[in-house]
Amino acid sequence: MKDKLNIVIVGGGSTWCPGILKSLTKHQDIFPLNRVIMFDTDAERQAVIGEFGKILFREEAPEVEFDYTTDKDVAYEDVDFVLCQIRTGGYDMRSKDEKIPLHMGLIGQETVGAGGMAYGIRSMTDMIEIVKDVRAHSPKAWIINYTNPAALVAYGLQKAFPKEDHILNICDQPVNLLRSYGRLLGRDSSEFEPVYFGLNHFGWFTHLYDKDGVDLVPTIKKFVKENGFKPVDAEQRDQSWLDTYAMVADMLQDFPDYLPNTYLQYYLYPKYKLAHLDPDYTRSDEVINGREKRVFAECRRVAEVGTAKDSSVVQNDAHGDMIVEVSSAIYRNTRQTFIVMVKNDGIVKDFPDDAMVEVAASVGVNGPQPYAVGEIGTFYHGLMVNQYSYERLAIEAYFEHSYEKALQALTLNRLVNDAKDARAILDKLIEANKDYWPELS
Ligand SMILES: NC(=O)c1ccc[n+]([C@@H]2O[C@H](COP(=O)([O-])OP(=O)(O)OC[C@H]3O[C@@H](n4cnc5c(N)ncnc54)[C@H](O)[C@@H]3O)[C@@H](O)[C@H]2O)c1
Ligand SMILES: O=P(O)(O)OC[C@H]1O[C@H](O[C@H]2[C@H](O)[C@@H](O)[C@@H](O)O[C@@H]2CO)[C@H](O)[C@@H](O)[C@@H]1O
Ligand SMILES: [Mn+2]
Repeated sequence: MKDKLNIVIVGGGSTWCPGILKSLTKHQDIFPLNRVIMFDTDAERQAVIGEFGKILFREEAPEVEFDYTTDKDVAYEDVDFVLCQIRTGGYDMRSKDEKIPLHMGLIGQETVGAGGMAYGIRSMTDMIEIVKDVRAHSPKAWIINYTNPAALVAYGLQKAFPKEDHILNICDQPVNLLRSYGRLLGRDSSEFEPVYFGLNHFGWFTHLYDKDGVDLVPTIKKFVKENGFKPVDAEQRDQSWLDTYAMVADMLQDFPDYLPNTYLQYYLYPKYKLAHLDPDYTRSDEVINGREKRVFAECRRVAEVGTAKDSSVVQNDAHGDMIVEVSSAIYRNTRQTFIVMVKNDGIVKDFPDDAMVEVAASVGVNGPQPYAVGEIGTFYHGLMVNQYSYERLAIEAYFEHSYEKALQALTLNRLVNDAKDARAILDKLIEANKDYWPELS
């Protein structure tokens, strides 16, 4: 590997991009940089973050070449790591993913339920194009992907590029949960060794060992049952995220085996969530009126005053830190443990080999080497088989342009379930996504 790396951030106009830029400047000791380029299809949106980036790099890492572009040939040439997080259709389409199902009395969300399927099918065409474009310029670059719904994207990319061994799909929710456990225990979460299994946004911590090999899960469970649960950055969170974390106490009350991923709230308590969600003001509205406004206003302010020294644009470092630390572990072959998505291939017993499971893995120069999970209980196995089957059918619907498979996928989805509801919502999603989905027949 080179002494200094060339990086491209795909989705340079993302609200999470400033956090990645900041993390890149701060981790140069473990991830040395020669060049950082941002790439986005929306020039105007990206320019705001790009101008912030210019100032940040001038102040924090002046030796690094920094720029932003909408030209693929410039972005992808001679690149070592591609850090990817795009949103096909933007927040307008996210809003539809949430509101169309809710108006029918069903849960829809960025990565969950019928909305999650709509977004997954939208993401696939762009993600496949990105991989092909990268490979045309940089055959060996590592592609580290955050793009959601990561479960569907990971499964779809594996089907589209079965020989690829340099794509790694990641999610920052497990690491945020680890940091949140660290906060409640008053301990440094970077010392924790997690044991985790599931699908993306659909998993559980079974153990969490400290440096002395003591499992902290029983203490965390007891604490959460008695005191509730808050995210590590509770003071900066919108109400919907505080409500989400609070549901972990309910999940532990009903299913005390393991510590659940927060997204399981939708699958386990759909009636409760439906009763507490407003179909006319959803998470996308919160983001549009909150994080998006704040990030873009702050980047514009930095550009105006000409310094990023006192900038508060990044409120939670976990997202930026994870993608940079995973990349560094590959570059330096550190074999640190991260929770990432990998092909099952026997990790979870009696589970399909081609499923993209989310588990703890040691990450080094050859990518993730997952730790075995083995047998899981009937309840968890049943939930996962159902979810995997939905994911697989949704992706097959995309590749085969199959209405029938899309209908099967939605009917299997725990948050739809009824075949007549599935057909009605599928027809609405087809109409709403006509500029993005392949024609299903
Ligand atoms: N895996 C995770 O845990 C995790 C965590 C946070 C965010 N995300 C994902 O990251 C993505 C970005 O989220 P956001 O809220 O910042 O969205 P955003 O809309 O603010 O940013 C997405 C950017 O991607 C750009 N884009 C769209 N299509 C593109 C393409 N084909 N090529 C290049 N750029 C393209 C858009 O123009 C936009 O600037 C989403 O998919 C989100 O779900 C994932
Ligand atoms: O609703 P959003 O856009 O705020 O977030 C959706 C994402 O939620 C998870 O990300 C967490 C993330 O784990 C954490 O780093 C932190 O900064 O907050 C995010 C939520 O605000 C989830 O893992 C992602 O997949 C979602 O896109
Ligand atoms: Mn995630």
